[in-house]
Order: sequence, then structure tokens, then C-alpha cells
Amino acid sequence: MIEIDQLTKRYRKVLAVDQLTFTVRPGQVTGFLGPNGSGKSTTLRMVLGLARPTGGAATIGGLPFQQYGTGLRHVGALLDAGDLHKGRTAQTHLAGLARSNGLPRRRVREVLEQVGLAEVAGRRIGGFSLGMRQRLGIAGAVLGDPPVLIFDEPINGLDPEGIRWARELFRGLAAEGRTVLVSSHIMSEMENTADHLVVIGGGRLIADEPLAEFAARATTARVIVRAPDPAALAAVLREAEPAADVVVDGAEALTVTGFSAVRINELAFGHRVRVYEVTARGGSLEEAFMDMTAGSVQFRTADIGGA
Ligand SMILES: Nc1ncnc2c1ncn2[C@@H]1O[C@H](COP(=O)(O)OP(=O)(O)OP(=O)(O)O)[C@@H](O)[C@H]1O
Repeated sequence: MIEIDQLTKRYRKVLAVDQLTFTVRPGQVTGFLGPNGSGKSTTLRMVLGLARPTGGAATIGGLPFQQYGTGLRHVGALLDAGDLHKGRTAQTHLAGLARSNGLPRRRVREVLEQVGLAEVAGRRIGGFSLGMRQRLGIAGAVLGDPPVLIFDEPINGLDPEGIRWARELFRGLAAEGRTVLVSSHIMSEMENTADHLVVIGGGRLIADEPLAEFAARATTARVIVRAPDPAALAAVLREAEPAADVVVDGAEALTVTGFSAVRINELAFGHRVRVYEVTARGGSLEEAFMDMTAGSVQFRTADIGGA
């Protein structure tokens, strides 16, 4: 279990993490989501004792990370796949980690097989693709067979086959009862991977809930209606269902949540209100995530032009 309690990190003017509180439980994959610059890496670095919190605390199994002696037996992590000694081979890199963490040498061969790098074990890391480096980083994380695993953007650079492999690996590790925390800035990467979601924006907690609950909310069907007199139709719908969400969108359109397209048609017909078109739309998780974090996105596309 990873417990994050009022965790805060300030870098001069930037409040990177702002009183963040959440718990990562064993036996499931927790997706840690947020747009670029939302504070995911900073949070993970604090959990791993690589950055000192300005306030609050992060503990793993009730203790700060620094109190675990041979770290890799307790917590495995992939932080930055680029941060590897390029002159070493995959084999020597992992052998070094095994030695410094008091792990049996046979684990090196086992994890190289597990991540699909056995055949390139003797090649220098400098010649590895980003996907191969991610696999090597994942190998390092699982080397000590730890009960807690943290992966920062592990899907980055993997091809579709690699993504499927990583997803199954994470799910398998969770099914063995381990605590698995996986960060990403892309919702769709988490859709078939995570059981639970923690969403942050601007260093603050935005959502902490099972993926199924997030999905149920996100995919609530909206119905778009085109009608010559949308206000008249809105009045009919609001009278029929005061709790429904009815928004007049311009001169000839309505967006309605809480009614089926069929019911809207029937109500309109019953009240002799004319409609041109009734279209049902299911929202995607990606859309819901973007809506949810819109207020906190640091680098908007429009800013890039430098206007
Ligand atoms: N060492 C540092 N010094 C100063 N500011 C920093 C430092 N590390 C991170 N920041 C700032 O803190 C904020 C959060 O950054 P962080 O890397 O944690 O976000 P992230 O969610 O991991 O983003 P990404 O998805 O782009 O990796 C950003 O504004 C970043 O510029």
C-alpha cells in the first residue's frame, strides 16, 4: 500500500504538487493520470525518496521509502527510461542492480526472458530503441520481485504489441496481490489497464475512484437535438424531468443529458413541438478526462505558437 498524505512540493515559483492525498491499494492496477506538467513525476519522485516534500508525507507499507534497506526487494520502479548508462549492456546493467540489491544472479536471466530482451542481453543500451529501454526499465523494476511497483509513463515508446504485453504484465502483477501504480497522460492507455484511477491537474487531486465509476459517469449519453424553437422544447423536457440537464446551444440546437432519443421524440410529438434531428452521443473517457482537467492544463496547443 502507498499512502500519500497532504503531499506538497514547491519549486521556487511553481507549486508542482499541492496537498495531494490518496491511497494506492494492493491487488489492483491504479492509473495515475494527469496532463503534462500536472505533477505526476514529482509525486512519484517524492514517494521514492528522490525529491524532498515541502509538506506532507508519502509512505510505502507505513514507512518512508528511505527506510527500506535493499530497495528493490520492497519497491520496484521505472522512472525515466532515458536514464540508463548507454555503454553498458542490458545484462551488465541488470547484474549491477542485482548485486547492489543483494539479489540472486539468476533473476537477471529470468527478467530478461520475462520482458522479451533475452536475445539482446549482450547488446549495448546505447543502441536500444525507446521501446527496448522501457522494457529494460520494467525488467529493473520487477528484478527484486517486490510487492510494490511504480511505473512512470511506461507505455511511452512501446509499439502496439508492446503495449498489450505491458498491460498484461501490470494486470498479472496486480493479480498476484501486488500494489501497482502506473502513470500516464493519456486516458486511453489506462482504459484497459487500470482498475482504479487517480486523476490530478495542477498538482491537485481531481478524481480518485474505480475506473468503472469514472466510465459510467463519462459515458452518460448526451442527445443533440436540432429544432427551430429550442426554448420551447427545453421547456417541455424540463417540465417532464426537472432534474435533467437541458442546455440550449445556439438558435437551433439543444444538448440533453438524462433522456433517451426516443423519449425526446415522443415528448416533442405529444406537445406538438417541431424537431429536425435527434442524435444520441456517448461520451468517450478521453473526452471526459480532457473536460475534467481542462482548467489545469499547463501547455495548451494555442500557446505553442508563441502569440
Ligand atoms: N526540478 C524542478 N525544478 C523546477 N520545477 C520543476 C522541477 N521538476 C518539476 N518541475 C515543475 O513542476 C511541475 C510538475 O512537473 P512534473 O514533471 O511532476 O509533471 P508531470 O505530470 O510528470 O508531467 P509530464 O507528463 O510532462 O511528465 C511542472 O510545472 C514542472 O515544470
